Amino acid sequence: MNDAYFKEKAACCMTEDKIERNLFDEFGVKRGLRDFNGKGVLTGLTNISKIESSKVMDGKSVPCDGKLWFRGYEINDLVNGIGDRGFEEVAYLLLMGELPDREELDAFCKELNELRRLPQNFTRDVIMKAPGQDIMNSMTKSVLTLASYDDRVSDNSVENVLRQSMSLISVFPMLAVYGYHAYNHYDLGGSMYIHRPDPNRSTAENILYMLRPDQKYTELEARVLDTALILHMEHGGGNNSTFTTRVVTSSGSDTYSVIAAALSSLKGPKHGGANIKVVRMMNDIREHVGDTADEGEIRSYLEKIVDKEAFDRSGLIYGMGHAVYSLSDPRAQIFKTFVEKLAHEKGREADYQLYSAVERLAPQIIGEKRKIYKGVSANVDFYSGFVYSMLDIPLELYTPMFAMARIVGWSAHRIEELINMDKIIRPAYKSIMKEREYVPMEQR
Ligand SMILES: CC(=O)SCCNC(=O)CCNC(=O)[C@H](O)C(C)(C)COP(=O)(O)OP(=O)(O)OC[C@H]1O[C@@H](n2cnc3c(N)ncnc32)[C@H](O)[C@@H]1OP(=O)(O)O
Ligand SMILES: O=C([O-])CC(=O)C(=O)O
Repeated sequence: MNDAYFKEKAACCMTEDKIERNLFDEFGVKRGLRDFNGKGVLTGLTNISKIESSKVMDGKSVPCDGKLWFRGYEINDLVNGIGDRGFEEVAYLLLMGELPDREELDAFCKELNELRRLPQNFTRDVIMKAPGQDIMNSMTKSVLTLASYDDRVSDNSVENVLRQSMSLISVFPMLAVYGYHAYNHYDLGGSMYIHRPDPNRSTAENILYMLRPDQKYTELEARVLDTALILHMEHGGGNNSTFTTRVVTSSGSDTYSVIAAALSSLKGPKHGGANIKVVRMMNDIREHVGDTADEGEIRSYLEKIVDKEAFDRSGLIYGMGHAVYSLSDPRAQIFKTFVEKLAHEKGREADYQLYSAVERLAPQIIGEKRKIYKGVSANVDFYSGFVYSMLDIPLELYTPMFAMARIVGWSAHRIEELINMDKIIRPAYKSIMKEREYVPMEQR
């Protein structure tokens, strides 16, 4: 590979592809499909969830604490109200639109358990082939390969898409956990163990059961994981991976291709991939800040991160900020309520103090150094990685955990798109290109 070639040609791309910022304003282009104050361009209607981040007072929109509803039910009420199969209960709600009664929940769990199996030798022939640290890529590969085992792959009837969706929801924990075990064995030299899921356990329990060598977990651990999954399940039609789901669905593509595209979107560090980044950033802070109890030292280091002088030099404090929320993300608030308790039980109080300090300081620093219209606060991913680390879940599985939950939201949105929209999503790009006469090779 000739590095110099790519360096030189990248410089060409930088020059040829550069579009002056002022042109976006001149042509009224909403960068990131967002207004100048960060509000998303209205692109659809949905009945699946609702997000509130501002209120109208005296005719003016003012930021407020974030609120989230799934199918009409507030997230706090769901988290507090659900039983020991919370993931299944909320998945049913999101997919079917109503809370299940006991009989409906039992039948739903039975279906999920029956669907929780992979084709023969799939683990050996697909998941263990070319394993790698990026489990999201491994899952995407597996999802696309599963398409070739489905006789009705391209049948986009609601009935068939629901079957395909429930099947993928069921096997996602296996694709992720086995993908990790393959990586742990082949790349990290660890022992290989593939535990089959137990049909009598919930999704959250099965994740821990398949992941741990001794298959053991406590009730509290399963409950915490179940709650974490619910918090990640759904977030409107506009988030990057759900919008991707909508866009690819609108072209008439099949369920496997749509979910592969959604996974590819989710893994980005500005979206679901942020949970891995948060934990890496916290480790980096611990490494570089002499006294992590000294807020002054933490502040200076966070300033360096925002100034692109430290950590991954992206200028981002991961786990902070949100495209919609301003003052608070209700899911981060819920996480925080049990993070403190869990940290105390696991002897991780010092880590908890550091997280709390970053949560307090980061919005001030980002506010000082960036143009913030709506305010910045901790998002769902700020505490999630910390929670997973306390459950001894390996770092490589943090974004896959998000995917195991969000696939429910993607599926609900895919079905809503199929039922209501028969128009391909196709926004416009204003061309600023100049036409040119073709120049024959000898004259260039
Ligand atoms: C599940 C989820 O997807 S939740 C989000 C997970 N992502 C992260 O935690 C990554 C860190 N956060 C971010 O990158 C952003 O806050 C996003 C992508 C989530 C939202 O981005 P936006 O909607 O553009 O945020 P917003 O409009 O509030 O940003 C305003 C300014 O603040 C900056 N800003 C926002 N969040 C941060 C942050 N965490 N660190 C540093 N600067 C930030 C933006 O870069 C922007 O500055 P600019 O105009 O100079 O480019
Ligand atoms: O809504 C967004 O932009 C990001 C997202 O998916 C979430 O917060 O869960």
